[in-house]
Amino acid sequence: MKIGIIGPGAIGRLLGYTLAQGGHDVVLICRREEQAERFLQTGVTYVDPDGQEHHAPVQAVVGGVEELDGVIVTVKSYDTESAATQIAALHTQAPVLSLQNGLGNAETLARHLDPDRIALALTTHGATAEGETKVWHKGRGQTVIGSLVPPSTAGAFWAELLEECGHPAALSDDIRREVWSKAMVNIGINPFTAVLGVQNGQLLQESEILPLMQAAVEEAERAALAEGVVLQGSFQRVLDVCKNTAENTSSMLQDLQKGRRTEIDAMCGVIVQVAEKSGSSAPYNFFLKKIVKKCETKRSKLSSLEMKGLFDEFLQNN
Ligand SMILES: NC(=O)C1=CN([C@@H]2O[C@H](COP(=O)(O)OP(=O)(O)OC[C@H]3O[C@@H](n4cnc5c(N)ncnc54)[C@H](OP(=O)(O)O)[C@@H]3O)[C@@H](O)[C@H]2O)C=CC1
Ligand SMILES: CC(C)(CO)C(=O)C(=O)O
Repeated sequence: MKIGIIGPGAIGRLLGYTLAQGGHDVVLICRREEQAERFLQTGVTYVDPDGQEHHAPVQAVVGGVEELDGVIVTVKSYDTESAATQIAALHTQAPVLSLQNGLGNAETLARHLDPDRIALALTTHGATAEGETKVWHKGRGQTVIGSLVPPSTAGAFWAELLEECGHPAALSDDIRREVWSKAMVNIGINPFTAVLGVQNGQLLQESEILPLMQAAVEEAERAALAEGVVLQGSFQRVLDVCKNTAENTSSMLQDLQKGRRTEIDAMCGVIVQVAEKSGSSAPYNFFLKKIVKKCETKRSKLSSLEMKGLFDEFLQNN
């Protein structure tokens, strides 16, 4: 099959390598000419979790490509709109898979594309991009896939394709719930690690911060409920993930360390919007969004006492 991947960063390269190894024609859809040229010259370089380097040839283009059998979206959540517009212009009705974190990606894609074509995936694999064409597969994990609108066959199409290529993917009949559930974990961990500049496990030692994490997650659970998604026990899952990924530098902290924009809008930002839409408010998530945005521009970190102090001040004045 001929599969296009829009967003050839860490996850796009990981999937590109996996599908190419499985015998498929992979077309990486880039937004920079120089990157497309590098992929054409060298293919994708994949470094496995044991540090062994492998190569796979790929095609690469900037802009349009004809006759695709499927399209995978692996851009950051703030680029989903531009990816969706590009896919809509491809004049194909092929299935589309979003493998992204955050809330709102599916809704953005569905504004431009037939929802029956869309499947969503979540993964706990860890990948880091290096240079223009290399990806380090840092940790093996699990992938779950489901159709945005069951009983469409989009989810099964992608789960079977990846499975055949040696990337096991469980099929979910309620992927929307999985997306919200993962967002709870991201909301409970990412902004706090980012602002404090600590690894995930360190949050368990931060007695000033743990109640704020809990309040933000419970507020987000209420927003999920307003959207018809019933979630329970999310904060306990946050604590479990902190323990199980204790040495991880969260993606949001990595983004800040590299001076890049974060995905805070697709996490706390969506919670604030959903709360407002349902006539309520989400002050904890509002504050987290505001403070992470500040860190994006100022590139500074806070101590837990400073963060707690700012939180208290904010809550008193709002
Ligand atoms: N990395 C990981 O381990 C995991 C990531 N995720 C999620 O997967 C998603 C992707 O993450 P990740 O791969 O790490 O991100 P990266 O930043 O490494 O990759 C995103 C890529 O998208 C490209 N891009 C953006 N807009 C377009 C466009 N319109 N056309 C073509 N390319 C475009 C960027 O190009 P440019 O280089 O020009 O900026 C960049 O190469 C995120 O939502 C993330 O949260 C989920 C689980 C694990
Ligand atoms: C689960 C967690 C918090 C692991 O680091 C993650 O998904 C991220 O860093 O974005």
